[in-house]
Amino acid sequence: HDNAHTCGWGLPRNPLAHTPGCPAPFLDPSAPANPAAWAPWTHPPHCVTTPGPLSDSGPWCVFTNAALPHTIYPLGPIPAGISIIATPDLASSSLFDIGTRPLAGAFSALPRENLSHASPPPYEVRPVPGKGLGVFATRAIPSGKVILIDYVVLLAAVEYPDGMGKKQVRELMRVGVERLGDPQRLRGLARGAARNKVRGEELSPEEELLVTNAFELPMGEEELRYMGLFAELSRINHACDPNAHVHFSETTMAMTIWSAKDIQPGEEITISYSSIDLTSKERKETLQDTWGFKCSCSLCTAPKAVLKASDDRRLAFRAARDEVLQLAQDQDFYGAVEASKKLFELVDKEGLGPHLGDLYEIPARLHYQIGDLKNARKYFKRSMFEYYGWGVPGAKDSVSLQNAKGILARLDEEIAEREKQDKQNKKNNNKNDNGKTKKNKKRKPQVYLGKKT
Ligand SMILES: C[S@@+](CC[C@H](N)C(=O)[O-])C[C@H]1O[C@@H](n2cnc3c(N)ncnc32)[C@H](O)[C@@H]1O
Repeated sequence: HDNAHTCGWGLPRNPLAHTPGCPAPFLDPSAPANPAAWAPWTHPPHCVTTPGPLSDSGPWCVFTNAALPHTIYPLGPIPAGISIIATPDLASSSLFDIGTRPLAGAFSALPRENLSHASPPPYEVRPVPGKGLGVFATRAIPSGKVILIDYVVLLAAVEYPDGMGKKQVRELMRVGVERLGDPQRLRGLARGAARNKVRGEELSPEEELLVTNAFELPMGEEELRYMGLFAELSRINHACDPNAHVHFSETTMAMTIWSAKDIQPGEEITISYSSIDLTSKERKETLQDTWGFKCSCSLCTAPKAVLKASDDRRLAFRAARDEVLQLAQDQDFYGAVEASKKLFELVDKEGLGPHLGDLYEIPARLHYQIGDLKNARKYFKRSMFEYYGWGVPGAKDSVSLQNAKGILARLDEEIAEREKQDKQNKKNNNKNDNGKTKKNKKRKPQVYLGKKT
């Protein structure tokens, strides 16, 4: 078959990343019905037909690779698999080049201590009053340690076309879960929340599973929204003042969870399902609307005065952040540095620091602008630590990391150069007969660091 030759069917690599002009083999009726033609998927894509007209992007299908290993401590690598609900175009983008997805081994390069493979595990799952199950520390976990790395098992593009009905959405979800390594275990995750109605509607078991557990993940250049289901971290409850932080890496399709505070043995490990800077009212609405539960975390159940103090700090934080950015935009860098001091006081008071890794680049750049290289360096180091925490640096994540590394290297050079100059100036001054010290010329930074994009 000509197409089989030119279009690369049967090769044990991603045939969906096909040569232009070649049909995706499974959509071509003449394509051979053999597993090699579906690679890297272990099942033929299951597509639904819709009554209404669809966009040019093609039908919606579920693509499954049920053999993809998934490392869940303490089970080790198990074939959990991955199902992706998308159009062939989306599924064949390099984003889903799952054949090259680095697995847990790659995480050994993390500068954070990685407890996700520790023996015995640093956590256990047990019931928690009013919340179903929860995850509890089995030993002390100091701040900044990786607790768990969990790979996505079901990814569903959120923007289904208008022509697609509930029936088809449910069919794709059902097949996607059914074909995975352990569908029973996954369906069991839905029960924990004891919830089967959203806006008065009955939900299918898979819809319930996603409503109670899926994270929204903007992915790809266009930041298209996906729902992502994770088997292991789905037992971690939400807290508005969490002791752990989550970050999703597109490169690895893994969620990394690290301790944002020192966690005591027996303490529940919690993450935030909503943005960290929301006020209690805003959080309540988000949790109710998108997750469908009423939050009973320690902050939400705290005395009114405590909750109000927290709200005030979060509002003040938002105002301070806006002020810093405005001053920086107006090129008032000294003013912005002053304002950023206030900002970070608030961040520390509310314990938000570990959740706001990107933020540290702001004072780093501001201090650079006013020629305070040492403080610029301090903040860049901090922001780099946060970037590293994101998991395996690669593809998109690594851009921020590489930038920060480059800037740090230049800062080191400049600091060394300045010290050399200072020494030289001192020598020259000592040579001055009357001992009067000449004022050094005001230094200007040599490197323009550019705006954060
Ligand atoms: C991702 S699951 C977490 C694990 C779940 N508790 C279980 O038993 O499987 C999310 C569900 O847990 C419950 N939950 C999580 N955090 C909560 C909180 N702060 N307050 C009340 N319920 C919570 C809600 O029912 C929510 O829909």
